[in-house]
Amino acid sequence: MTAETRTPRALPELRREDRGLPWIGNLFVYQKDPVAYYRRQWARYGPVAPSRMLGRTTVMLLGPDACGAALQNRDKAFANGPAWSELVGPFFRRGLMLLDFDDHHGHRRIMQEAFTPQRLDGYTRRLHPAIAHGTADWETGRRFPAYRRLKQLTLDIAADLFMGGARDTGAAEMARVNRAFIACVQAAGGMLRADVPFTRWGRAYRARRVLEGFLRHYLPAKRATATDDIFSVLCHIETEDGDRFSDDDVINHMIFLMMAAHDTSTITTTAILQYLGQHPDWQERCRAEARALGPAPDRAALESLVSLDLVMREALRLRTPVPVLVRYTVKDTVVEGVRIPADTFCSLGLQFTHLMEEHWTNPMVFDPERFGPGRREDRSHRFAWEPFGGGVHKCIGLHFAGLEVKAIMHRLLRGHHWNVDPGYVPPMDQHALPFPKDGQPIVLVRN
Ligand code: HEM
Repeated sequence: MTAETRTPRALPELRREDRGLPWIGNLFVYQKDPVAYYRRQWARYGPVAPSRMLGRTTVMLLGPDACGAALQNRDKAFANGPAWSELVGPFFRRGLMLLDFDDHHGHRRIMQEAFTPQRLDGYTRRLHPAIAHGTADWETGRRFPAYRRLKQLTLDIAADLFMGGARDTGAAEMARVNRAFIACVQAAGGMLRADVPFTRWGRAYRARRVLEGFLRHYLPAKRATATDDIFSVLCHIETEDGDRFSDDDVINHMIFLMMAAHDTSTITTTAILQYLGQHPDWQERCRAEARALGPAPDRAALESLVSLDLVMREALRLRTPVPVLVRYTVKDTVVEGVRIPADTFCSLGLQFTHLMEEHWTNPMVFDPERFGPGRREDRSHRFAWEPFGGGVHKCIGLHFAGLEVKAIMHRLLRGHHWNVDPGYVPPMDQHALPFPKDGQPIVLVRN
């Protein structure tokens, strides 16, 4: 008898000692150490584990089989919109990730046109001057705040590649826009989910208005002239059937895209800086490859940086920028033999899978070679390594992300050396996407 033909089991009952605080449930336990929490739930309940957060029972899908089932979503039981909206909905409304089924398919077909190989070539050409400009005034020293500077750099890159340069916007206004993005992303960790002043959600409501005003100001110019920044591309792309984005679609997708591109790439480059700073042998290996290329390599050349690619994969495994995905069941479904009723909020533990001993040798150790041709540990299971998700919602910007991260690292490797105390463990803020609360200081030296 296969798992599918067996009578499904009911979701395990949450033990009394696992219920957490009244109403808050296990939110603080999760935020303190998500992986420890996932490991405990896995050990006690298996791949489909109950949890309690913010007044209701949720389901944690743990391990590549359970996560893979939700990502593949064969019976169309898992929806994105109602789940992500609970966390960031009002601020990223109608972003691609929050759309579902036919609606999502229609928008994704149009947006795909913004990520063709030809478009990626164009974005790569813009990346190098934007990175050169954004790093020109980087100070060196013993406590260079890597995370903060990289966050500013990816925002500067976004202003150029996404906006085509926000020419009418001064530095103070751009800083306000940066704060607005942060406020929207930070809303995910808010407990009071309403437009109330001085709360995370209250700040995010105001921030959304700042972002809309900023983008609407530039919209007519972008519609008028086709250029190779993403804002203009979104205004002009159309499918073979002539489907195009409306003005509102462009604004909604831009806000989501800039957020999706900005924080995830920052987290990845920050993690790479940490690991290369702690592993000088890998730093030298990556530097040798970067030096073998010219100062502004094209897409194919960036993609040929083999060692950097292994390091990037390992960083995405160890510090998964989106550690958890969320889904909402729109009908009853069965995962790993366990029945999940309709209207259940589910979380998919991507970071947990990336650290499972069942799939990775010494999972907590930095070992990029595990992705090399001789080992390919990521192939231990189809869903063993999924930092970009899977199924129809798989990250549409994953190739762009790889290019951006590699272009930044290519420049830093050629122009700088750095080191990080081998014993340094960044104190992580896990309220929304994970980031080092101390700004991740490194010792940075110009070559
Ligand atoms: C290292 C960098 C990145 C990581 C780790 C990452 C991760 C992810 C993940 C896990 C998802 C799936 C969400 C879900 O299934 O609910 C996703 C979706 C998405 N990402 Fe990324 N992302 C990255 C960079 C980017 C960049 C640079 C862009 C845009 C230029 C982007 C745009 C998107 C969009 C639009 C979606 C929604 C796709 C859909 O629902 O069809 N991401 N990303």
